[in-house]
Amino acid sequence: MKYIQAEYSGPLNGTVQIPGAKNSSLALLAAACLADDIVTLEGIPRIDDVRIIAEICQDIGMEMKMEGGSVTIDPRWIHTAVIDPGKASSYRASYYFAGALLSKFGSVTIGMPGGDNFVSRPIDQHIKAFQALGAQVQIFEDYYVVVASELNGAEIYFDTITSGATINAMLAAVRAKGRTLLCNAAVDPEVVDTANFLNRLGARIYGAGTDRIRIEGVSYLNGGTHTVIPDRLIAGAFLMSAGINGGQVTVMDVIPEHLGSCLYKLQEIGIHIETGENHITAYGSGTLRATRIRTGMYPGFATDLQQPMTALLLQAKGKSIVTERVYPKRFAHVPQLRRLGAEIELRKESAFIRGGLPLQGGWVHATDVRAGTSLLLAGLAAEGNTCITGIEHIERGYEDVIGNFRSIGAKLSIRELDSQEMPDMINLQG
Ligand SMILES: CC(=O)N[C@H]1[C@@H](OP(=O)(O)OP(=O)(O)OC[C@H]2O[C@@H](n3ccc(=O)[nH]c3=O)[C@H](O)[C@@H]2O)O[C@H](CO)[C@@H](O)[C@@H]1O
Ligand SMILES: C=C(OP(=O)(O)O)C(=O)O
Repeated sequence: MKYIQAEYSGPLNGTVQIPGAKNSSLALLAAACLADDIVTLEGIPRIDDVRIIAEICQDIGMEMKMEGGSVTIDPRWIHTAVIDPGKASSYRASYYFAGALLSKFGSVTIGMPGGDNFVSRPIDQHIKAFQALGAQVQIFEDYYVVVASELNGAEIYFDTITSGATINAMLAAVRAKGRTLLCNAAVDPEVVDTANFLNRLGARIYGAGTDRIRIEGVSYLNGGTHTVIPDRLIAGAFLMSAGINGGQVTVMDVIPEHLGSCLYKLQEIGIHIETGENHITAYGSGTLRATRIRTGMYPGFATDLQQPMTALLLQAKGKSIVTERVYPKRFAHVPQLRRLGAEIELRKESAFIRGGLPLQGGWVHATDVRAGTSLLLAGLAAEGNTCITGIEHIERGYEDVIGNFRSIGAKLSIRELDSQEMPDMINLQG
């Protein structure tokens, strides 16, 4: 089994090119099913979730070729809308194939979504949207079936703001008859990116980026080319890394507006930020102030940045409070950080952090992709070696996390566990 070894690294300095966004890419790759001709997507990251999508595409007859960051997809020969449940369940956003294949073929059989486990990740709003458009949904133990003899536009009110269900409803409605209105829609950049892509193919989606999206159904979508937006979550984590031991980190090829709330909070804790048209530089002075963070849906502070931010706040003297409003149980990184000496108390949906204490390396386990980033950042600040297992979770979201962090001076390496140093894995993951 492989693990990452992190060592105290001192100030990080340098520039990182930010890849295309995982969460947008997963939506765009499924959305490509909807086209009636060849589609090219630029900037898709080479991550494990994308590799699973490539397998699903092959299984259903959708030809997908990856060359560098360019992915060419031919959706004209899809011969089945039945997706292997194991593959669908090995990442979260497989639910986008449900919306897209339903829209194009009127039926889909697919495994339950997997991905990071935050105790509760319902898909009731996805189902509500499919049903409103005229589909029947049957749920079985590890898969679900969605069928519609015809999809008709409808007015859909989301009971909670969800980026996944907003995108999925858009995918399902794009070829439905008539007009669909999505109310209380998510305004995330990934929603806008998916709408822009579909509109480029000839869809008629209006208002993406506001909480009211109107979709006029079309019966044909062309092929076309689209470039995925940069990954704001990876960019945010690298900017935070400048604060870990002081340092100066520039993220290139980003859309600074996508990082608004993150930049405000970094400045609040004492990290100086300079923003250009497509890059941001963070300057850490080595001294951070404690703060209070509440996560929220975009444009609020992203839940995906909560975990790396928790690690950063361990370096801020005093008491910080992090409240998780999107996934109240997204704190699996906390017991792991405690193994390194962090003093964090969990009460309901909040973490109370006593920052400014020294961290000591040790064995920790990454339970999900951003928990991995959190542990990695903490490991760079801890004395001695921090050994992080669960790399497979990190690789779901990062193309070359080690290479990127090393390029700015982080002392990281990938190692193979030998039986003598094997930690008690059961206790580690608990
Ligand atoms: C693959 C992908 O894009 N993953 C992202 C996506 O996840 P995901 O698509 O799962 O998250 P959503 O935006 O849908 O979830 C937002 C909130 O809505 C709730 N909800 C969601 C759907 C539903 O049917 N019912 C419901 O109650 C969720 O429990 C959560 O509290 O957005 C999250 C919130 O920004 C991010 O952390 C994930 O990285
Ligand atoms: C939660 C995440 O991923 P997923 O929704 O794919 O599990 C994430 O990217 O932080």
